[in-house]
Amino acid sequence: MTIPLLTAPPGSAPVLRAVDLTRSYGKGQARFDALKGVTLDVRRGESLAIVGRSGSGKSTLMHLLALLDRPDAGRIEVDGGDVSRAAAREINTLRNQRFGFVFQQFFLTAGQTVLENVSLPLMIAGVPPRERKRRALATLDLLGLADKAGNKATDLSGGQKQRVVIARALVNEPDVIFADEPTGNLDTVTGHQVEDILFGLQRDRGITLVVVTHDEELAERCDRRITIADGLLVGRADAAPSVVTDGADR
Ligand SMILES: Nc1ncnc2c1ncn2[C@@H]1O[C@H](COP(=O)(O)OP(=O)(O)OP(=O)(O)O)[C@@H](O)[C@H]1O
Repeated sequence: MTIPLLTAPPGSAPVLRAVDLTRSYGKGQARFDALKGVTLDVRRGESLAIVGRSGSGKSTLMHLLALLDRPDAGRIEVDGGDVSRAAAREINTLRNQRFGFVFQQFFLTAGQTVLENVSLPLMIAGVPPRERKRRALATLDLLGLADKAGNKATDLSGGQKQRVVIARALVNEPDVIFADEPTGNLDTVTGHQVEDILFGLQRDRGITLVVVTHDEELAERCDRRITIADGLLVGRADAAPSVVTDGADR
């Protein structure tokens, strides 16, 4: 299906652009300004770490970039196309076709099998059952989980669950994977395996990775990092040498 929102040919614009995003929660005296004007490009094929203290606004920013939430002001562009005023239906289609999600809490559906969980994005996209099964099994195979296809999603180890989540994120062949503390619930060894899978997907398939993390080692592995503090972008750095600018290009 063609997405009418995409106005620029792929490659000519950053895959994602955020311009002066603001987002507050609550009203009146209870209002909290979680993002106070963040401008940022996500380059096609890069891995970008979003770091900062707890409560600084990282997840809020990621949710806006991933079109899971709308900003109060500012805009998001996908491939140069402004999606700010797009209808919810268009946004849902765009998200389903272009983005995959890997969250710390897994968000697997407990009563369903591994295969059903991985098939979900394909079901949403309207892929017919037989094709759904074929693609879901192929993706599980890629992640070494083909033999677990019939298991209940809850009957797995933490590392296996996160691999199922990655399979679900991958099954629609997304351009961007958003990962929010993807290794937060895993032991160190399993966490490294999951990281290796994610960076392998970036390297081998050109998938853009946007990673929210407190894990310094994981952030170090990314091509670039941005730091959020009190709802503002305060620094950004490329992997090496580690030079931090003071929000100069905001
Ligand atoms: N639904 C909400 N209602 C009210 N306040 C919220 C809501 N969601 C987030 N906040 C507040 O907005 C601020 C930013 O939250 P956010 O989840 O983006 O932070 P974070 O940097 O991802 O934190 P953490 O690292 O702890 O996950 C926090 O102070 C948080 O309490």
